[in-house]
Amino acid sequence: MGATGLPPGMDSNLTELAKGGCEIDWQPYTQTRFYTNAFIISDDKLLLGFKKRGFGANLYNGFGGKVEPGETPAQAAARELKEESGIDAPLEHAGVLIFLTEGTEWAFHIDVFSARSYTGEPTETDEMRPGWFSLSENSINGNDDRLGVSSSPGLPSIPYSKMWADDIYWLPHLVEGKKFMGRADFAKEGDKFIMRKFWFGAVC
Ligand SMILES: Nc1nc2c([nH]c(=O)n2[C@H]2C[C@H](O)[C@@H](COP(=O)(O)OP(=O)(O)OP(=O)(O)O)O2)c(=O)[nH]1
Repeated sequence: MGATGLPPGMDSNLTELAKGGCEIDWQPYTQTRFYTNAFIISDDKLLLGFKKRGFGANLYNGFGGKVEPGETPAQAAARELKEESGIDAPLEHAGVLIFLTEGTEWAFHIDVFSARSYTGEPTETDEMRPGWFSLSENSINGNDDRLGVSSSPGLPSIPYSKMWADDIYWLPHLVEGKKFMGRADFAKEGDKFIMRKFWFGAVC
């Protein structure tokens, strides 16, 4: 990979995983706001929440929100996971997503976390409806050597068409236990967000 197309501020040691929208410039921004997002993996299942209201409504996502003053991102991630899904988990840092929307002067800096175990029972809240998705058909290389080994054959596969458009580029990497960093710039058309430019890299 050359450094061409690398978003400003990204570590040049990253190994490119995916990029798009190369003909478009990165949106400038002057401020950063800190958010979290947490994904729970249990055996060959991934826990996602269907966002019932607010920003990203009607999309499936991990559990997260704003980092409050005085909190570390890890503390915020644990709090948001508990508030939105009812569970606790030994979260580990998995990656960083810089996310911009057209017309907004600031960037979301999202610290993404994952855990391979949890305690409690995922429970629907005002904001999120949790549900399990099968990872068995979702191998990062498109290998189907994991097909047929699902302990949860009745579960749907990851609903990428109902998730933020960038997730398909980094979530398989997270599932494999690898770290990532990247950026996605979105435009707004009506009430829809359209991804215009993105770059994701693996942290070596
Ligand atoms: N998977 C994924 N998540 C994203 C993207 N962009 C983006 O903001 N998010 C996440 C980060 C946060 O977890 C969530 C936005 O936070 P939120 O809307 O739930 O937070 P909020 O302002 O309601 O704050 P809070 O009340 O929950 O603290 O969406 C994206 O492109 N992919």
